[in-house]
Amino acid sequence: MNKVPVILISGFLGSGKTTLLLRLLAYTRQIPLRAAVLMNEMGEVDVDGAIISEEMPDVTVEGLLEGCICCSRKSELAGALHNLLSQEPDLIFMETTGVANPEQVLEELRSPLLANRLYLVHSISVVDAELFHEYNSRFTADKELVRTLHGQLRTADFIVVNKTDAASSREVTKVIKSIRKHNDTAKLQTTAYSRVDLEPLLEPVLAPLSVAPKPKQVPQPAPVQAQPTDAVATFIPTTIKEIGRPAHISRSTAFKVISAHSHSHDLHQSPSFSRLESLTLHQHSPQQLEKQRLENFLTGLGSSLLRAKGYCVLPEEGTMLLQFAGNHFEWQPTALPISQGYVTLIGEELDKVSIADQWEQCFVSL
Ligand SMILES: Nc1nc2c(ncn2[C@@H]2O[C@H](COP(=O)(O)OP(=O)(O)OP(=O)(O)O)[C@@H](O)[C@H]2O)c(=O)[nH]1
Repeated sequence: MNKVPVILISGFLGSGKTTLLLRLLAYTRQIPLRAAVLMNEMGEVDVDGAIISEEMPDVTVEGLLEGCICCSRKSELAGALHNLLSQEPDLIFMETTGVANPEQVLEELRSPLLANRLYLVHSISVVDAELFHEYNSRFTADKELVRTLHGQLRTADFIVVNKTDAASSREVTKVIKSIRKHNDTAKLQTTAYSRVDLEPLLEPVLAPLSVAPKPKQVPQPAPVQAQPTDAVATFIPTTIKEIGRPAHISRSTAFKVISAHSHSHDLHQSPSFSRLESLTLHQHSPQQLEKQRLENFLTGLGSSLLRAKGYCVLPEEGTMLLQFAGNHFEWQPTALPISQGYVTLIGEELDKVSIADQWEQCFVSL
């Protein structure tokens, strides 16, 4: 039986992993190769999986949610990969959560059960050039997280220094110098919006299949850009399954907190992070969410909030994909049939009571 190539994508929260994955999927679709995706999310809802379903509806996405495939979800990794293998893909992409340590994932891929069916082509690490040093100094006290951040660099054979548009060239040089202390052999490319040279990256996948590289002009997915506030979402009838509040979340539940500790299934497996937690806020119709109030609420959480993403149903704009990373907001219209919006927050020492209260304040009273 032919082994299926795997490309692992890791990197801290908001660094640009999904942006890179979308580019890789656009490239492989052109060849064409049948790609499948294992998406690991810290939150209870698969936001990144939904983004991929919208951009690449033909790609099979297997989601492992509410924990990391390096620790609390590790025991489910083999099963999820076997589900994907049953679809007979030419290539599997795995995107870890931003706080997953790829060292543990690679160890799992080397286990006989998986090593007989898969082989690793690349371990890619995406680094946020703007926030790399800030995160490193901020998390020095969190031993697990430091080990994870270093693991993301150590295991990579290809490092993408992304978000160079948001960092000075002096900062980018410093980031590269710091990266090289952990890994001085990986190929490294600096870029913005994860625009890396895809052809050499995929060459080891194409060569054994005797497939020619893609034509030079591949339509790349447009990077998500901030939308003007009067942007109107277009709704396209689609067969994509409805993505909204998961059935198991009751309407009265304002949110559910997920942390490494509460979800560690394997007590002998140390978590890849300790102080970070994730919670998902749900929008209950007919409440009307006000965009500006939501932005004020999220920025008001200050440095305790590291990342937010989700889909919001807005009274004027329609349904929008919200991305908040590195203090930057991006709103993008979506055609996904989202029935009820949700926003996943990932942060440190999140004050749940206050957050629940502030979330309620984001709605216009009817
Ligand atoms: N300014 C800027 N924004 C970027 C760049 N690359 C990605 N982004 C934006 O950063 C946000 C996060 O990007 P993602 O690709 O979702 O990052 P991720 O690593 O998958 O994030 P997690 O879901 O937290 O793991 C999105 O709003 C992107 O559009 C870049 O090079 N520059």
